[in-house]
Amino acid sequence: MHTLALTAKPTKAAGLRTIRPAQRPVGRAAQEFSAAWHAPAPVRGRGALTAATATAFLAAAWSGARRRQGRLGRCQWSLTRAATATEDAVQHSVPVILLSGFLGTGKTTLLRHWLENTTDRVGVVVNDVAAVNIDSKLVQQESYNPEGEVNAIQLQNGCACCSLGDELLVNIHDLLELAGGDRPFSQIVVELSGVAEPRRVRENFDSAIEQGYYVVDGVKLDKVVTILDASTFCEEYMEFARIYEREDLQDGDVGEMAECSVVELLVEQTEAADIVVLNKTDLATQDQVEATRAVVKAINKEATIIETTFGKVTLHDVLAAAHSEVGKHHHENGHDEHGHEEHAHEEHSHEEHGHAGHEAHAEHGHEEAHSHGHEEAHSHGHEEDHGHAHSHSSDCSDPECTDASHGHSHSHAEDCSDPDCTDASHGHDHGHSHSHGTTTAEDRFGITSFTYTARRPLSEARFTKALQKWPIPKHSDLQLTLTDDDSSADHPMARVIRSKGFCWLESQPSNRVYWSHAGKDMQLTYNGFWWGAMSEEQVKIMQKMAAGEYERAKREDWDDEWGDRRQEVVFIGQKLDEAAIRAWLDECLLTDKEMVSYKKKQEAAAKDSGMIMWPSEMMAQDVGEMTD
Ligand SMILES: Nc1nc2c(ncn2[C@@H]2O[C@H](COP(=O)(O)OP(=O)(O)OP(=O)(O)O)[C@@H](O)[C@H]2O)c(=O)[nH]1
Repeated sequence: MHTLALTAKPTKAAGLRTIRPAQRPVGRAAQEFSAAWHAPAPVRGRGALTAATATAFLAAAWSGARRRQGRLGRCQWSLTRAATATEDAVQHSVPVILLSGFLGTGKTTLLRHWLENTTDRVGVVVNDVAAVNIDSKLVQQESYNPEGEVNAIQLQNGCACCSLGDELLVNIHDLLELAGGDRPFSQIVVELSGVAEPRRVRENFDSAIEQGYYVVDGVKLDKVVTILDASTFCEEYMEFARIYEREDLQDGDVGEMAECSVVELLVEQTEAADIVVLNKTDLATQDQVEATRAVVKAINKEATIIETTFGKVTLHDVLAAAHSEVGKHHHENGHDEHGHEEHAHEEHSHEEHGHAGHEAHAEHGHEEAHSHGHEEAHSHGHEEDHGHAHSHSSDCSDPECTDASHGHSHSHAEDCSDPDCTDASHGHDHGHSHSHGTTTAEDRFGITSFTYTARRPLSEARFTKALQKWPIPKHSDLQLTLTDDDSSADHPMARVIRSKGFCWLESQPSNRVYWSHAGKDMQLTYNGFWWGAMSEEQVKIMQKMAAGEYERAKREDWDDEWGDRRQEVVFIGQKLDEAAIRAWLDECLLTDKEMVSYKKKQEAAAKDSGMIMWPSEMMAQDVGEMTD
């Protein structure tokens, strides 16, 4: 008999329900991660950059990055429709917060913390690099929405462009239209993919507002929050320093963009930030934290810096910190800047914050804080209602250009003009094709992704052995023995920057396991139950907590034999050896012979127990209440 453990209550505060761009309800779930995130002891000695040396080479390095940036054709667009929005309307619009940060720095962790610790209604747009939007599934799983309000939307197709073009704006517009409920959003948070460039997104936003493009009616871009991994940031900069020290790479076309691409993205994401969250301070030495602060200051003097572990700072505190900095800017510099509104958050924080104080900057250089250049811009033709199309391209400089072949097509169903239509078959799905040339993560940064899927469990013995050969620290809540005895530097996972997804382990037939690896750290944690492992009665009970999520799983993740039990892990990295990674995991799957006995065991267990046990008293009480 297999006993399942739900160790956390569903989150009610978030009140989140997620929809797809196609406007079909996707549902929500009530399960939270069943185990507290495992916080390993600080790792010392990684990243040799010190605060004293950081600033000196950065100034030079950053100018090198700017030179390269100038050489790159970038995706930019503007809109030709006559302005209709007044400044007044913009001021009363819902503030949009862009949450940026490199792969695996902790964006989803921070977002989940924000949602769990607010009673405000926060809208969410989730984007992810890979075709499978794992982040969105995580956000949905921890959401709970008794009122049936739509609070979240996910960008489809794993769009990894630098700016997301118009797709993001259209999705925010859709979210506002479909939101329902009586309460307006206090903010809309957009979790950008790890390779997105917030400056480009900001430029698109500003451009759309300036032009009075209807999709930005009712919203305004408020803040860019960039989250950095304090334990690896400096190490990435050391890579940059090595390139900088090579004179042959300074002039002319470097050509090896992929070699310094991670740094370039980090710089761009840091520069665009109003607030920088230094996360993972538990994994960083004091020197690393100080050096990271020095680097951030060198890149972006104006940003407010907040330190956290596991993103434990509320959205309210983040915004308050930025606003107090803005007050300081006003006072010291006499600037009338940004036009921030105060946000009313009476009850915002439900737990202690594990973060240090907010950085107050003595120097406030306002030069080149956020450039909103509209060079390279060109036009987009927009028809009202559902029939409009946009196009743009990185290298098109014709302001009158409406040539769809220049890169980005974005089409709405032509045959539906009902603004209240929720029929997905009417094609509200914002199908788009990207041929941005230098603007995709793959072309610009050499970063690609693929999703490993399988419908068999992983053998615990072989999986454990395989993990041992992967030379990075690994942590597990599953009582697996994970030592690094046999590790090899040529491991196919060495080029993987980020991997994440859901695993099905032989030894955990009913528990969904979440695999999360970012840079130099890997964790396996419990992530609730597989729907496919529940009895009918249990499914009914769980559906009351997570209405819609079961239907979503049936629609998207289902297999006739095993339900939603599966391997679904996204791998993101530079110059990935996909075949080798697939082979590495295939080796761990149960063989045909092993599957026969596994099936027998599962059938016997199902007969034996009949129903999954609810081991926690707290959960038993919750389930009891729901069945009354
Ligand atoms: N030790 C430690 N781990 C953390 C911290 N914050 C997040 N993590 C872990 O880092 C991993 C990545 O976190 P996510 O929140 O998924 O990162 P992300 O930026 O959303 O990742 P992508 O969307 O894939 O770019 C997860 O395993 C988290 O549990 C932290 O402060 N300390």
